[in-house]
Amino acid sequence: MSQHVLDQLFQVIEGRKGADPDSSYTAKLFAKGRKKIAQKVGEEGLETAIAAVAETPADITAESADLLYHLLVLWADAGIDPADVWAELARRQGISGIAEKNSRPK
Ligand SMILES: N=c1c2ncn([C@@H]3O[C@H](COP(=O)(O)OP(=O)(O)OP(=O)(O)O)[C@@H](O)[C@H]3O)c2ncn1[C@@H]1O[C@H](COP(=O)(O)O)[C@@H](O)[C@H]1O
Repeated sequence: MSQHVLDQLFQVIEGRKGADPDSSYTAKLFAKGRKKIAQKVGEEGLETAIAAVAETPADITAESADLLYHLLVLWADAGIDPADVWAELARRQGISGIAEKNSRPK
């Protein structure tokens, strides 16, 4: 099976660790550190939400791509393997979000 675009992008992002911040935006984010990366994830999430209520489908698509890119940078910085996120999503398949919430300890 061909590799998912998010896995391909994650490899590119990993390869930017230690690269020149003047020629790579990803390297610039790594150089600025976790707080800056987390801030960008928050900003892009908010921009996606705003696009969802006030902008066009093309804007939602573009903001979603920005959000996913910055989330992958966050995972790379935090040592999170995307495969673990995919596995967690797969584990949840078939479990209703409402049933899961109701099963939590009160
Ligand atoms: N997918 C992306 C991607 N999406 C968004 N961005 C960048 O994210 C930035 C977001 O813009 P903003 O205005 O919010 O941020 P900013 O004003 O530049 O930053 P701050 O002032 O907030 O620090 C822009 O510079 C975009 O170009 C991305 N930069 C890189 N990629 C991918 O990462 C690969 C490697 O990129 P480099 O590391 O730059 O070589 C690229 O080939 C792409 O595949």
